[in-house]
Amino acid sequence: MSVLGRENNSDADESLTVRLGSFLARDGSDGAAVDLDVDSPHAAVVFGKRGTGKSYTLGVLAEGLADSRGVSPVVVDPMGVFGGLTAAGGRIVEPTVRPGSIPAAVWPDLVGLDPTSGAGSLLWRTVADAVDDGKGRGGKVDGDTAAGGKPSVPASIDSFRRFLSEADAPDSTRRTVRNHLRLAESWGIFDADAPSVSSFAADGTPTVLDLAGVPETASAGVVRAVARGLYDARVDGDVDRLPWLLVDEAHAFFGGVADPALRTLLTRGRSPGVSFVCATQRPGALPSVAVSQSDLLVTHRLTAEPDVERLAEAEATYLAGDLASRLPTGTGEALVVDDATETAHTVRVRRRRTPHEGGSPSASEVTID
Ligand SMILES: Nc1ncnc2c1ncn2[C@@H]1O[C@H](COP(=O)(O)OP(=O)(O)OP(=O)(O)O)[C@@H](O)[C@H]1O
Repeated sequence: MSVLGRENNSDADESLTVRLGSFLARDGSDGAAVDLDVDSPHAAVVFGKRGTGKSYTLGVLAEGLADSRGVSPVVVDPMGVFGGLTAAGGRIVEPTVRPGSIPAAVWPDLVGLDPTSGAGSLLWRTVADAVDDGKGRGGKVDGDTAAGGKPSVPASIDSFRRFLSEADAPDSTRRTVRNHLRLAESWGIFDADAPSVSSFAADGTPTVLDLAGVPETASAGVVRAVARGLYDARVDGDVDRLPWLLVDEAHAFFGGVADPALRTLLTRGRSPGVSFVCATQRPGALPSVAVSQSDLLVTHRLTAEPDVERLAEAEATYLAGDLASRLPTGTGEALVVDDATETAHTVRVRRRRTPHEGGSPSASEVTID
């Protein structure tokens, strides 16, 4: 058995590795088993064009993490395809976040207001005042109790409305803000009493954040709150386990309100112990930092030019030849580039032991009575 993601391959403790699959020989036969290290934190990317197996591979990783010691997998599931993880003890959550876990400065962008406009800056001020008021009365943004043990009074959309009605602003500006708050409320993701993000990492049970049907901007708000919340929880010493954030369709979350939190995980997440895995069929739509900061790259087949170009950025001095020419073509086959061992291998990803709910619908599979 080989372990990728760590320099020293000897005395591998199986509770601290995840079985990825097996080496794939040139003649298509399976070689030795390949595991990934989950003892240390990692940043990884999983690439592949549609249908090549990247969500499946993310599921393999989540299953393995569910069986590993000292870690907590959290899966961002925009398409609702990770429900099968309940068979590995996973919990499926329709995520809610505390309104105060999104910084006041981000609220205008979140609801589609220009932060420099009258309405945008009024919303910014309103949220800042409501959150400050909550803290003054014992509220803590993402914890359960405030310092001193006072019960928390987390900010709510209602408290934003209260501060809005007292703000010194023209009625028309106030009305615009009120309409945008109503939009945010309609997403159904905000709840002043939402469980703290650190609760997702309290045990080893995989948490699947089911975002199917949630609008993209709202999903980005959730991803921001969760990414930042897991990072802060480790920095503040609120969780013992090492969280692993696995994000499917990750291209959808860069460039929007989740972007700064995801970049923080990529560049600084490993130091407090947060691992981050981005899966996407559009590597070209990820920022370069996603590839340059990743120490593990798992790539299924890619063909589009911008995606293959992003791959070229991962070409390290220890790799001979270009990566694109080494990509395997079969479903579930991947090239794994590992910084720790400075190697690249072709791997056949193992079968899942829990059901995979992705894949394209096919008319030929319909049973007709
Ligand atoms: N390692 C594997 N072993 C066996 N079958 C696999 C493996 N990986 C993928 N498959 C098969 O290929 C199908 C497509 O995989 P998957 O849903 O992961 O594609 P995808 O690359 O995530 O595509 P999409 O972009 O549409 O989500 C799966 O439903 C499964 O049947």
